[in-house]
Amino acid sequence: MRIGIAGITGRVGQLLIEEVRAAGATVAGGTTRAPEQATGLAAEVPLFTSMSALAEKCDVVIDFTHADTVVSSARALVGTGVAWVLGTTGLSAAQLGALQEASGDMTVVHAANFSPGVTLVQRLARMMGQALPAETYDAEIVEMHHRQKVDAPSGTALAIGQAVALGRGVALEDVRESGRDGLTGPRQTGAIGFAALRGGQIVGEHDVLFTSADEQITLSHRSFNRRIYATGAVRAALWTKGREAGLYNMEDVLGLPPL
Ligand SMILES: NC(=O)C1=CN([C@@H]2O[C@H](COP(=O)(O)OP(=O)(O)OC[C@H]3O[C@@H](n4cnc5c(N)ncnc54)[C@H](OP(=O)(O)O)[C@@H]3O)[C@@H](O)[C@H]2O)C=CC1
Ligand SMILES: O=C(O)C1=N[C@H](C(=O)O)C[C@H](O)C1
Repeated sequence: MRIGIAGITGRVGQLLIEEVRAAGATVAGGTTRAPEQATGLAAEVPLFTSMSALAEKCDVVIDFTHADTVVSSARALVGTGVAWVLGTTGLSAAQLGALQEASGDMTVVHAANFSPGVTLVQRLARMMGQALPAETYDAEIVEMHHRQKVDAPSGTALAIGQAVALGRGVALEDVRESGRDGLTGPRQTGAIGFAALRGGQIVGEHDVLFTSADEQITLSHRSFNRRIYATGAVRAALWTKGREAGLYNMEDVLGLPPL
């Protein structure tokens, strides 16, 4: 399989080069906005400045870049027959809409977190949302990441929040409470709260807390190394082979039974 890497100079992009090769696939090339600054890399893999040029060389693109690229990448990939494994977070409603539309014509795997462990945390969070009444159990999600991260709350925190909301049969937008500050008033019953911490080089930490007057249950996940994202994304890329058009997630890739 020929795999292209969008964002090949990035923190995850660089690990993807190693993990694609370790999986026995070929790195068909990568995108960067500044190939002249990546001369070492250019000696190793073909570099392109556009998604269209990369798409001509591969069967699947793994994309860890920036939310601003999503709409143009969707346009570039539709109709090419290339599958898209997208890890980028911080997508707006319009960008998510472009992804959804593109998936009518192509195979897309989108996950805010390609770690199998986080995928299971999402599943457990949904089950807890279903089992623990919102009137009694306050759900709060706390995440911490490195100082370079540009979006908050993290895509993973939002995906976990979506899972809790799904379990509770509510829309996350209707119950989300982010970044409390000042005279906020008491906590709203049924709210799903988010707190985002930033510092140093923390790879990724997520805690989901369900707290009642009588007990507290916490689900905790710690990523020790970004490689877990790269291996998960490569696994998703290999899984796309022969898959029909549609929007898939990491639960599909892991083959978890539907809830
Ligand atoms: N789903 C998952 O499992 C994970 C998702 N992520 C997400 O993946 C994305 C990338 O993360 P990470 O590798 O840490 O980020 P980096 O900033 O290290 O890498 C992103 C790369 O994207 C390229 N890029 C292309 N367009 C833009 C743009 N408009 N603005 C900024 N950069 C751009 C840059 O390369 P150049 O300058 O060469 O063009 C950059 O090197 C983030 O959204 C992050 O949240 C991160 C880890 C795991
Ligand atoms: O930017 C990161 O680093 C990460 N981003 C993803 C997110 O926003 O959830 C996944 C992981 O937490 C690391």
